[in-house]
Amino acid sequence: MFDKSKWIQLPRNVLVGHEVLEELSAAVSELYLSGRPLLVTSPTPNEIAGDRVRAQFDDPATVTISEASFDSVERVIEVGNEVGAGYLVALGGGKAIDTAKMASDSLDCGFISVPTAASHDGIVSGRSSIPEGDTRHSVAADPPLAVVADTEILADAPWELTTAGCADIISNYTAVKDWQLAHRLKNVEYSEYSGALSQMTAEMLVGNSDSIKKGLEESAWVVVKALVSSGVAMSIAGSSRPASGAEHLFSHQLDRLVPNGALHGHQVGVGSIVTEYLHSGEQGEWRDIRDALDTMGAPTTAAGLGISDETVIEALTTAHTIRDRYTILGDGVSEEAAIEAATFTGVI
Ligand SMILES: NC(=O)c1ccc[n+]([C@@H]2O[C@H](COP(=O)([O-])OP(=O)(O)OC[C@H]3O[C@@H](n4cnc5c(N)ncnc54)[C@H](O)[C@@H]3O)[C@@H](O)[C@H]2O)c1
Ligand SMILES: O=P(O)(O)OC[C@@H](O)CO
Ligand SMILES: [Zn+2]
Repeated sequence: MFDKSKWIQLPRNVLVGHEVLEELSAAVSELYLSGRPLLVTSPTPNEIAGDRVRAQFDDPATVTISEASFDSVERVIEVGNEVGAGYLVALGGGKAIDTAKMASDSLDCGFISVPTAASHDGIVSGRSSIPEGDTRHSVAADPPLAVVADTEILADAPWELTTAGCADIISNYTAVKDWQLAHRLKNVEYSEYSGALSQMTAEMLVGNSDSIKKGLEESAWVVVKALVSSGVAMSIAGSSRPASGAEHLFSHQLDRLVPNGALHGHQVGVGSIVTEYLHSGEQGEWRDIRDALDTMGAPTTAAGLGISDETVIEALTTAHTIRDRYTILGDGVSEEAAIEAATFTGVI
């Protein structure tokens, strides 16, 4: 097996638009993929678009997973070997797509991402986060060979999934600040191209926040393009650094403290408000982040996440311990500083 850690791996084709789902088989043939397709999906996405996917292939197999876990990955590998899958088609949100991402590696085949929700950048990136023990952050994986993002389906998805995807992008703003800080203080390798692309993606979305409207296909198109851009930034960097800083450590810690709590994007969005305050203080741009999230209807407070103030403070003061990734949290934010930041920004 090659060491692909220095490769910049990107999807070959990204189809975004109204009813592009009908072009899925064309996208597959353009990739010279052969063999039997295995559709990896979860119950609701399968109801929504499973038949439209299966109708485009001669003899597709389907495996439905209900949770993102290594058991699900093993199940997909088992079925993939049983049916002799030539490639995987992941239809759904992050659960189905991450599971297919991991299984395709073991099956030594490629996968196509067909997101039914624009809920975070994992739907297009080369990162996969299947919970394993205490670990909640992503690991490197091959990105999809192609992404087929049907904006009609995405625009019909629950609005909270789209605002979660927006918040995941907006959080790139503080992620890049943490990456630059780690570069300055810890000599962490930094990519100007990747950092600039990620920061621009977040700033463009913040700048467009009032045009991101529920049910609008145009909005789904804008969000997907931003998620793709974030995935490209991570591929250039060869890590999730351009899109994951202290706000993500905070979210991963919340995932451990409150399993099945709020959506990933919503958690990192609230985290970004606080970490921007920790970076730049009262006059920082934490209000811009908060207002952009609020404009879209994404949570901006602990209450909005359905998580207690105490848990938010516990996550902020312990998040630095969960990953070897230097951020504004440094070697640990004091409880006093965490309470001050969360209170001043209205998060608690
Ligand atoms: N790879 C990464 O970088 C990354 C980043 C963040 C989260 N994740 C992982 O992704 C998962 C969370 O992603 P998610 O929130 O998309 O999860 P998900 O796939 O569970 O989707 C969320 C819910 O929305 C439903 N849904 C999806 N599309 C729909 C549609 N069009 N209409 C109605 N309902 C729809 C799903 O059935 C599910 O119940 C977790 O497993 C998390 O660990 C990965
Ligand atoms: O590596 P992590 O922290 O899981 O980040 C991946 C993705 O959530 C970035 O938006
Ligand atoms: Zn994220």
